Amino acid sequence: MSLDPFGAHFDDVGVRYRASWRMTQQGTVAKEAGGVALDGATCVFPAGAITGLLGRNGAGKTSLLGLLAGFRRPTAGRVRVGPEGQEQDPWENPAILSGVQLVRESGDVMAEEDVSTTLKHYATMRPEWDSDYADRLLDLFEIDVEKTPAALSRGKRSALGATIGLAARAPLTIFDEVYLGMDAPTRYAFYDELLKDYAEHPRTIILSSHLVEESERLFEHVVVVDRGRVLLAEPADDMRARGTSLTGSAAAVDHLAAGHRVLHRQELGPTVMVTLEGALTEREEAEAADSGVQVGAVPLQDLFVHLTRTTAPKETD
Ligand SMILES: Nc1ncnc2c1ncn2[C@@H]1O[C@H](COP(=O)(O)OP(=O)(O)OP(=O)(O)O)[C@@H](O)[C@H]1O
Repeated sequence: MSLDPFGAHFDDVGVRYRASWRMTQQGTVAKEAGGVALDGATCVFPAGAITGLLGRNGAGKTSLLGLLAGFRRPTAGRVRVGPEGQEQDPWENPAILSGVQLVRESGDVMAEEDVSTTLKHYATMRPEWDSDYADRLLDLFEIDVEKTPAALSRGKRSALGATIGLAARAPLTIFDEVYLGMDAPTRYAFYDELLKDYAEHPRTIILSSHLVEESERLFEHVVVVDRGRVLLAEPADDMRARGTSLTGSAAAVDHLAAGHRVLHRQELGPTVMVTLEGALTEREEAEAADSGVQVGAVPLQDLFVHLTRTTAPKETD
């Protein structure tokens, strides 16, 4: 039996961190500034879809995902998670949280025990855990289960996180930048595996990223956050339709682009490529065809950069 996919609803959600104190390596006490991580965030992560959660460094992605996994409560607004029509507050709610698997780059593993001990732990925690599938993924990613997670390379630790996230088959599966430590072949193996297993075992998947280019093919839906606010939450194709790319001779492209807002312009010898906001009219499309200008979709990465460019990040890491 597999559980129905969980959706997640954010209504006017705020997260404000209080100032705190921490011990420095020199043994002195330092004050950690508080601040607003989310402010009036309203969006839906649809049940049974793969959603890309996009945002620059410090935008609020991890804070938002921590709410779904019950790590903290919002300081304002309401978060609800669960099967469609039965969403509940996840906070201290075991019925909901047993169906939410958040995979973070930090791992959430037993660092001092061998990998197989961590896997046994997840097998008891996650009702839908598939041990055979976990074994296949461990082979695919060449992870030695007799090592401790601390003895694995950073990339192998990320792959262990991916293994846990996939084999848990949780109705809400969240990957928070989990693939950052992986090399390119491993990341592509992870993306392929995710799509294959999602097709066979439908569930809700959220992938947070600021590396949009290579993961955008996975997204059916996108949520873009910027400085704690939701800039947009919509099907990925609607976001793609927010822009048009034109490639051709400079004269023809610039003529078509006149009257449109140009988001980006690039010259490649005699060829010019521009990204416009919005779509061409039918007349302009005919004109483009006549003048040999290629009209195409805009990669999500370009739109993401454009949408979030006007504001400087609060901080970088
Ligand atoms: N424990 C904390 N105490 C104080 N401020 C925090 C804490 N955690 C996050 N913040 C602040 O909240 C804001 C959002 O951080 P968050 O980690 O949610 O962003 P993010 O989008 O996941 O960033 P990144 O892509 O860099 O991981 C940042 O300004 C950050 O400094």
